[in-house]
Amino acid sequence: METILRVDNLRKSYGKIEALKGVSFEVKKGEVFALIGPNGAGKSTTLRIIATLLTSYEGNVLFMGKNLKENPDFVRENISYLPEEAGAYRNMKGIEYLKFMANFYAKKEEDVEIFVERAKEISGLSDRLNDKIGTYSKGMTRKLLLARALMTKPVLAILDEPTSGLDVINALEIREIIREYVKEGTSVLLSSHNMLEIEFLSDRVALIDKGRILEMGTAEELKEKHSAKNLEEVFRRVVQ
Ligand SMILES: Nc1ncnc2c1ncn2[C@@H]1O[C@H](COP(=O)(O)OP(=O)(O)OP(=O)(O)O)[C@@H](O)[C@H]1O
Repeated sequence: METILRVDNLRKSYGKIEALKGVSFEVKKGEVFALIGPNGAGKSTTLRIIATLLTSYEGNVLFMGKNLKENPDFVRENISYLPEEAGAYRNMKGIEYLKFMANFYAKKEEDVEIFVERAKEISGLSDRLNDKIGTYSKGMTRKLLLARALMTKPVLAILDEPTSGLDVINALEIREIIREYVKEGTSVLLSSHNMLEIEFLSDRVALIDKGRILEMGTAEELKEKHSAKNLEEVFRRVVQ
Protein backbone atom coordinates (compact mmCIF):
# COMPACT_ATOMS: atom_id res chain seq x y z
CA MET A 1 0.00 0.00 0.00
CA GLU A 2 1.11 3.51 -0.83
CA THR A 3 2.62 5.50 2.03
CA ILE A 4 0.90 8.89 2.46
CA LEU A 5 2.75 10.10 5.51
CA ARG A 6 6.20 9.25 6.81
CA VAL A 7 7.22 10.61 10.20
CA ASP A 8 10.89 10.13 10.90
CA ASN A 9 12.54 10.59 14.28
CA LEU A 10 10.50 13.58 15.49
CA ARG A 11 11.90 15.41 18.47
CA LYS A 12 10.31 18.39 20.12
CA SER A 13 11.06 20.23 23.34
CA TYR A 14 9.08 22.94 25.09
CA GLY A 15 11.84 24.59 27.12
CA LYS A 16 13.12 21.84 29.40
CA ILE A 17 10.23 19.46 28.66
CA GLU A 18 11.13 16.88 26.04
CA ALA A 19 7.69 16.20 24.59
CA LEU A 20 8.87 13.97 21.71
CA LYS A 21 12.01 11.85 21.92
CA GLY A 22 12.25 10.37 18.45
CA VAL A 23 8.83 9.41 17.09
CA SER A 24 8.65 7.49 13.78
CA PHE A 25 5.69 5.92 11.97
CA GLU A 26 3.97 5.75 8.61
CA VAL A 27 0.38 6.12 7.49
CA LYS A 28 -0.72 4.29 4.34
CA LYS A 29 -3.38 5.29 1.85
CA GLY A 30 -6.89 4.56 3.09
CA GLU A 31 -5.68 3.63 6.56
CA VAL A 32 -6.89 4.69 10.00
CA PHE A 33 -3.80 5.03 12.15
CA ALA A 34 -4.22 5.84 15.82
CA LEU A 35 -1.88 7.27 18.41
CA ILE A 36 -2.95 6.13 21.83
CA GLY A 37 -1.44 7.02 25.13
CA PRO A 38 -1.93 8.71 28.49
CA ASN A 39 -2.09 12.44 29.15
CA GLY A 40 1.06 14.25 28.17
CA ALA A 41 2.37 11.35 26.04
CA GLY A 42 3.01 13.62 23.05
CA LYS A 43 0.02 12.81 20.85
CA SER A 44 -1.21 16.37 20.25
CA THR A 45 2.34 17.63 19.76
CA THR A 46 2.88 15.03 17.03
CA LEU A 47 -0.41 15.89 15.33
CA ARG A 48 0.21 19.64 15.54
CA ILE A 49 3.61 19.27 13.90
CA ILE A 50 2.11 17.29 11.00
CA ALA A 51 -0.70 19.86 10.70
CA THR A 52 2.06 22.52 10.22
CA LEU A 53 1.03 24.41 13.37
CA LEU A 54 4.27 23.76 15.20
CA THR A 55 7.24 24.59 13.06
CA SER A 56 10.22 24.20 15.36
CA TYR A 57 11.12 20.54 15.76
CA GLU A 58 13.81 18.07 14.79
CA GLY A 59 13.32 15.16 12.44
CA ASN A 60 11.41 14.91 9.20
CA VAL A 61 7.85 14.63 8.02
CA LEU A 62 7.22 13.54 4.44
CA PHE A 63 3.69 13.98 3.15
CA MET A 64 3.04 12.41 -0.27
CA GLY A 65 6.78 12.36 -0.73
CA LYS A 66 7.23 16.08 0.01
CA ASN A 67 9.07 17.43 3.01
CA LEU A 68 6.76 19.36 5.32
CA LYS A 69 9.32 22.04 6.11
CA GLU A 70 9.76 22.92 2.46
CA ASN A 71 6.16 22.47 1.32
CA PRO A 72 3.83 23.67 4.10
CA ASP A 73 1.27 25.08 1.64
CA PHE A 74 1.03 21.81 -0.27
CA VAL A 75 0.46 20.00 3.02
CA ARG A 76 -2.21 22.50 4.18
CA GLU A 77 -4.11 22.07 0.92
CA ASN A 78 -4.27 18.31 1.24
CA ILE A 79 -4.75 17.66 4.92
CA SER A 80 -7.36 18.80 7.37
CA TYR A 81 -6.97 19.04 11.09
CA LEU A 82 -9.55 18.80 13.83
CA PRO A 83 -7.99 20.12 17.05
CA GLU A 84 -8.82 18.59 20.40
CA GLU A 85 -10.42 21.70 21.84
CA ALA A 86 -11.90 23.10 18.66
CA GLY A 87 -14.52 25.76 19.06
CA ALA A 88 -16.84 27.16 16.43
CA TYR A 89 -18.26 30.66 16.22
CA ARG A 90 -21.12 30.58 18.71
CA ASN A 91 -23.10 33.39 17.10
CA MET A 92 -22.96 31.92 13.62
CA LYS A 93 -25.59 29.50 12.38
CA GLY A 94 -24.22 26.04 11.57
CA ILE A 95 -24.94 26.50 7.89
CA GLU A 96 -23.23 29.91 7.82
CA TYR A 97 -20.15 28.38 9.41
CA LEU A 98 -20.03 25.62 6.78
CA LYS A 99 -20.42 28.14 3.94
CA PHE A 100 -17.76 30.37 5.46
CA MET A 101 -15.30 27.48 5.74
CA ALA A 102 -16.19 26.14 2.28
CA ASN A 103 -15.39 29.54 0.78
CA PHE A 104 -12.15 29.54 2.67
CA TYR A 105 -11.02 26.13 1.38
CA ALA A 106 -12.50 26.07 -2.14
CA LYS A 107 -10.14 26.82 -4.97
CA LYS A 108 -12.94 27.02 -7.55
CA GLU A 109 -16.33 28.70 -7.17
CA GLU A 110 -18.21 25.49 -7.97
CA ASP A 111 -16.43 23.66 -5.13
CA VAL A 112 -18.15 25.83 -2.51
CA GLU A 113 -21.53 24.24 -3.04
CA ILE A 114 -20.09 20.74 -3.31
CA PHE A 115 -18.26 21.20 0.00
CA VAL A 116 -21.34 22.64 1.76
CA GLU A 117 -23.61 19.84 0.52
CA ARG A 118 -21.09 17.21 1.59
CA ALA A 119 -20.69 18.84 5.01
CA LYS A 120 -24.48 18.98 5.50
CA GLU A 121 -24.68 15.27 4.87
CA ILE A 122 -21.72 14.39 7.10
CA SER A 123 -22.99 16.51 9.98
CA GLY A 124 -26.45 14.90 9.92
CA LEU A 125 -27.70 18.06 11.63
CA SER A 126 -30.40 18.80 9.00
CA ASP A 127 -32.67 21.66 10.19
CA ARG A 128 -30.56 22.39 13.23
CA LEU A 129 -27.98 23.84 10.85
CA ASN A 130 -30.25 26.90 10.75
CA ASP A 131 -29.74 27.46 14.49
CA LYS A 132 -26.87 29.27 16.10
CA ILE A 133 -23.90 27.11 17.06
CA GLY A 134 -24.16 28.44 20.62
CA THR A 135 -27.35 26.38 21.02
CA TYR A 136 -25.70 23.08 19.99
CA SER A 137 -24.81 20.25 22.33
CA LYS A 138 -21.19 19.13 22.51
CA GLY A 139 -21.96 16.20 20.18
CA MET A 140 -23.61 18.46 17.59
CA THR A 141 -20.69 20.89 17.66
CA ARG A 142 -18.22 18.03 17.24
CA LYS A 143 -20.19 16.70 14.24
CA LEU A 144 -20.23 20.16 12.68
CA LEU A 145 -16.48 20.46 13.10
CA LEU A 146 -15.87 16.97 11.78
CA ALA A 147 -18.02 17.85 8.75
CA ARG A 148 -15.84 20.91 8.25
CA ALA A 149 -12.70 18.76 8.45
CA LEU A 150 -13.95 16.15 5.96
CA MET A 151 -15.91 18.29 3.47
CA THR A 152 -12.86 18.84 1.26
CA LYS A 153 -12.20 15.07 1.06
CA PRO A 154 -8.64 15.60 2.26
CA VAL A 155 -5.90 13.11 1.44
CA LEU A 156 -5.24 12.93 5.18
CA ALA A 157 -7.55 13.90 8.02
CA ILE A 158 -5.84 14.52 11.35
CA LEU A 159 -8.35 14.16 14.15
CA ASP A 160 -7.27 14.91 17.70
CA GLU A 161 -9.60 13.07 20.08
CA PRO A 162 -12.54 13.09 17.64
CA THR A 163 -15.01 11.61 20.12
CA SER A 164 -13.74 13.03 23.38
CA GLY A 165 -16.53 14.08 25.72
CA LEU A 166 -19.27 12.50 23.60
CA ASP A 167 -21.90 10.01 24.66
CA VAL A 168 -21.91 6.48 23.23
CA ILE A 169 -24.41 7.20 20.45
CA ASN A 170 -22.66 10.34 19.23
CA ALA A 171 -19.27 8.64 19.44
CA LEU A 172 -20.60 5.72 17.41
CA GLU A 173 -21.98 8.05 14.75
CA ILE A 174 -18.69 9.88 14.50
CA ARG A 175 -16.79 6.60 14.18
CA GLU A 176 -19.11 5.54 11.36
CA ILE A 177 -18.59 8.84 9.55
CA ILE A 178 -14.83 8.40 9.80
CA ARG A 179 -15.06 4.84 8.47
CA GLU A 180 -17.17 6.00 5.49
CA TYR A 181 -14.57 8.57 4.52
CA VAL A 182 -11.79 6.05 4.69
CA LYS A 183 -13.73 3.93 2.18
CA GLU A 184 -13.64 6.91 -0.16
CA GLY A 185 -9.85 7.10 0.05
CA THR A 186 -9.12 9.54 2.87
CA SER A 187 -6.42 8.38 5.29
CA VAL A 188 -6.95 9.19 8.93
CA LEU A 189 -4.46 9.88 11.69
CA LEU A 190 -6.16 10.23 15.02
CA SER A 191 -5.42 10.30 18.70
CA SER A 192 -7.41 8.94 21.57
CA HIS A 193 -7.32 7.83 25.18
CA ASN A 194 -10.11 5.40 24.57
CA MET A 195 -8.42 2.16 23.68
CA LEU A 196 -11.55 0.09 23.33
CA GLU A 197 -12.89 2.56 20.81
CA ILE A 198 -9.62 2.64 18.93
CA GLU A 199 -9.64 -1.10 18.68
CA PHE A 200 -12.83 -0.89 16.62
CA LEU A 201 -11.87 2.10 14.52
CA SER A 202 -8.21 1.74 13.63
CA ASP A 203 -6.30 -0.41 11.20
CA ARG A 204 -3.07 0.11 13.12
CA VAL A 205 -2.16 1.74 16.40
CA ALA A 206 0.95 3.17 17.98
CA LEU A 207 1.20 3.18 21.75
CA ILE A 208 2.96 6.33 22.80
CA ASP A 209 4.19 7.27 26.26
CA LYS A 210 6.53 10.01 27.45
CA GLY A 211 7.41 11.03 23.90
CA ARG A 212 8.26 7.55 22.64
CA ILE A 213 6.40 4.95 20.64
CA LEU A 214 6.50 1.77 22.71
CA GLU A 215 4.52 -0.54 20.44
CA MET A 216 3.01 -0.44 16.96
CA GLY A 217 0.84 -2.81 14.94
CA THR A 218 -2.71 -3.96 14.44
CA ALA A 219 -4.77 -4.40 17.60
CA GLU A 220 -4.77 -8.14 16.95
CA GLU A 221 -0.99 -8.30 16.68
CA LEU A 222 -0.49 -6.36 19.89
CA LYS A 223 -3.03 -8.40 21.82
CA GLU A 224 -1.43 -11.63 20.68
CA LYS A 225 2.08 -10.44 21.46
CA HIS A 226 1.12 -9.49 25.00
CA SER A 227 -1.44 -12.26 25.55
CA ALA A 228 -4.01 -9.59 26.35
CA LYS A 229 -7.79 -9.52 26.02
CA ASN A 230 -7.90 -5.93 24.78
CA LEU A 231 -5.71 -2.94 24.03
CA GLU A 232 -6.21 -1.49 27.49
CA GLU A 233 -4.51 -4.55 28.90
CA VAL A 234 -1.75 -4.34 26.29
CA PHE A 235 -1.18 -0.75 27.27
CA ARG A 236 -1.05 -1.48 30.98
CA ARG A 237 1.57 -4.15 30.39
CA VAL A 238 3.68 -2.08 28.01
CA VAL A 239 3.64 1.13 30.01
CA GLN A 240 4.38 -0.47 33.40
N1 LIG B 1 2.65 24.76 24.70
C1 LIG B 1 3.30 23.97 25.57
N2 LIG B 1 4.20 24.49 26.42
C2 LIG B 1 4.86 23.71 27.30
N3 LIG B 1 4.72 22.39 27.38
C3 LIG B 1 3.83 21.81 26.56
C4 LIG B 1 3.07 22.57 25.61
N4 LIG B 1 2.28 21.71 24.93
C5 LIG B 1 2.54 20.48 25.43
N5 LIG B 1 3.46 20.55 26.41
C6 LIG B 1 4.01 19.39 27.17
O1 LIG B 1 4.48 18.43 26.24
C7 LIG B 1 4.13 17.11 26.65
C8 LIG B 1 3.30 16.44 25.59
O2 LIG B 1 2.02 17.10 25.51
P1 LIG B 1 0.91 16.73 24.45
O3 LIG B 1 -0.17 17.74 24.56
O4 LIG B 1 1.53 16.53 23.12
O5 LIG B 1 0.41 15.32 25.00
P2 LIG B 1 -0.90 14.51 24.67
O6 LIG B 1 -0.48 13.09 24.54
O7 LIG B 1 -1.64 15.10 23.55
O8 LIG B 1 -1.72 14.69 26.02
P3 LIG B 1 -3.32 14.72 26.26
O9 LIG B 1 -3.76 13.32 26.08
O10 LIG B 1 -3.41 15.16 27.69
O11 LIG B 1 -3.93 15.68 25.30
C9 LIG B 1 3.46 17.26 28.01
O12 LIG B 1 4.43 17.11 29.02
C10 LIG B 1 2.94 18.69 27.99
O13 LIG B 1 2.87 19.22 29.29
